[in-house]
Amino acid sequence: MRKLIAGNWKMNGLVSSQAEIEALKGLTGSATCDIVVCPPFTLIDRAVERARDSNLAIGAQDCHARQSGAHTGDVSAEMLANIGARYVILGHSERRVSHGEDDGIILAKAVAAHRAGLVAIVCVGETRHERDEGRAIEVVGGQLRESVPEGATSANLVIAYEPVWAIGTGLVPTNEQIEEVHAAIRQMLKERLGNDGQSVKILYGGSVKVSNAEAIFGLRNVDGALVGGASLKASEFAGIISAAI
Ligand SMILES: O=C(CO)COP(=O)(O)O
Repeated sequence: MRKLIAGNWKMNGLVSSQAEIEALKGLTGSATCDIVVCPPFTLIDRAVERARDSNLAIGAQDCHARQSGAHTGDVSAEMLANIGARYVILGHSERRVSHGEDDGIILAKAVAAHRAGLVAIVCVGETRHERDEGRAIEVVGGQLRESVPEGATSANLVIAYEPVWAIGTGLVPTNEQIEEVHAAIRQMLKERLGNDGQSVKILYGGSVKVSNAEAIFGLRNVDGALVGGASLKASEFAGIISAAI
């Protein structure tokens, strides 16, 4: 399957950071994988302009479930699609924790993303405590069941497995642990979405770096990565992308 490498800039980036998109274009012109950059809302418009006529797609890090209305401070999926975003990250653990987002909210947002024609990158993953209790697959399975819309397809859904304890910590699960969870996610997607579940991309996220990318991309059922810190510098992100080719 063609790999997908997505960068989540989180709450980083000023107008001057457009230079990273420009540099990334130059560094990844011949890449044979799909590449997505998800800057903060404030930079999406500019990033879309910068990425025009390149193989970079631009995404957002969240959206509201409603199309419009009295929701101060929120941004709808339709607004994102309207300015040229093609992807939206949903259910990131940083939003689950700090904004109290539960699976029901994430499901509603994924439905909204699909209504607007966006690809939803739905994040799932267990905490350290849940892994230590041997419940990683059970937790991820529950999140998937509750937050993936019926009728989602490989054209509008990507799953990112991001163990909470691996995000920004430098800790990475063993290859066996990653393979085990990705295989379980693949099985659940097939059960839920039928044959098309076979083609939904499953990304790994959590402390992906140039030094570990190639080994992770070589694992079965790993179709790419969702990269945080290492996506902020074009040269570093391009190094990860080249490991996926
Ligand atoms: O949260 C992440 C991507 O969404 C992963 O972050 P890091 O790559 O910085 O660990």
